[in-house]
Amino acid sequence: MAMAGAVRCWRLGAGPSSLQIQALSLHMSKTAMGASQKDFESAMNQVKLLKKDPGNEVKLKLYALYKQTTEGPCNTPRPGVFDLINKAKWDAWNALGNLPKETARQNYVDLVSDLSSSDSSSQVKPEADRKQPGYETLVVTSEDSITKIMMNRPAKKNALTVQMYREIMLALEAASKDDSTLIVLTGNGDYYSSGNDLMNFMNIPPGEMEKEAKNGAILLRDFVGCFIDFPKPLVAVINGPAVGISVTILGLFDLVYASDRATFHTPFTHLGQSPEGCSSYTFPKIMGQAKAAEMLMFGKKLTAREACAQGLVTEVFPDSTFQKEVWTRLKAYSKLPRNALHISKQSIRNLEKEKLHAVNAGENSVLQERWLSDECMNAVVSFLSRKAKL
Ligand SMILES: CCCCC/C=C/CC(=O)SCCNC(=O)CCNC(=O)[C@H](O)C(C)(C)COP(=O)(O)OP(=O)(O)OC[C@H]1O[C@@H](n2cnc3c(N)ncnc32)[C@H](O)[C@@H]1OP(=O)(O)O
Repeated sequence: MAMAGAVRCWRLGAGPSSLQIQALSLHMSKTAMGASQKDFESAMNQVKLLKKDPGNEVKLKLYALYKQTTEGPCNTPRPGVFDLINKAKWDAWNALGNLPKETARQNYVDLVSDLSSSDSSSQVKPEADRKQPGYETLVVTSEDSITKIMMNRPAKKNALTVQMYREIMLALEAASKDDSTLIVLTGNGDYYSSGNDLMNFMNIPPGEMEKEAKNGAILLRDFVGCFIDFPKPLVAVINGPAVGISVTILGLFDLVYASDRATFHTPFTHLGQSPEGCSSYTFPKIMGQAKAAEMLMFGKKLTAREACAQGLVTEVFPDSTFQKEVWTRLKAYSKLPRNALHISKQSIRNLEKEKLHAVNAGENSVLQERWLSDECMNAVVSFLSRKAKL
């Protein structure tokens, strides 16, 4: 809503200390002797420096006080019923009745002083300060109503250790309760994720195999369950190749943005394993039976453009502009009405929740058996001995 004079623009400007100083000096002048014309002009300039948009209700109040101060009571005809913006502005001004110009000026200065104080205290902190503590395998940050969960084992291609599964679940749990609008999962480095860390299958004492397979299936059930039940929009920002479980759970995301460098690979049969992440249900639904079979059964690796053509990926961006384009898009989406967005997500998901949990349970009990198979053990040993052969 554009409001001439009083609230013309909200742009980046003075740093926090200068904002605080100006807010303080405005506050001191108003309490001492009432706001002067100079205070009023200074407040008008101050409004232009606010970093945070104060919202339409406050802008209307500022507009009304500005008009009352500069022109006195409203005596122009009320705009027509379809001229919604001018009618709202007129109503706000008219509501001030015969408020004296000096009082309106004082109220304007007071309001700007309050806005400046809260604006300076809510200014964006540097990245290091925004980083949430307590995670070893992730970097979790919140900014612009977006919580970003970044897998952070770049040297291991963001392979998912048991600790990482647990930390992702904790981060999702926290994000479901924070004041964010969107949640993003992404990877640090050249890979999005190389899937399950194959070391998870190693160093298990011989007598403990069955117990460990059972524990693994429980962990996987809970991990995938978090994605099924997650109440807010989930966005995958696929910065590079994705393998295994990092691909299959994409069927549970709401948006999947990929760099054109990304690939999508689910080599389950090669590893003696079977699909998880509800992909045995979501992939045929997304891309049709034949294409899903080629990926999940025969391990066909898709390029980002192929994955987009098959509906697994929402949109592909050139790698050179990937981060910039995606984050601009997400920042715009994060300003959408939060409750409406969350309710829409939940309405869509609720139709499928029961089915997805049943699929998750079924996939995990099959996998629990697979992990004990020779086919699986041989594939893991073959991967781990690969370097020794070189
Ligand atoms: C609780 C249990 C839940 C189980 C859920 C089940 C999920 C199923 C899956 O996710 S199946 C998919 C499993 N993933 C893979 O099979 C991928 C294995 N990795 C590779 O094939 C390759 O590493 C690569 C293609 C991802 C990358 O190859 P590249 O040659 O570019 O790089 P390196 O191989 O040298 O990798 C760098 C270091 O990272 C280690 N690493 C990479 N991925 C994994 C992995 N998934 N598990 C364990 N380690 C991995 C790799 O060993 C190198 O380590 P090093 O530097 O110490 O040598």
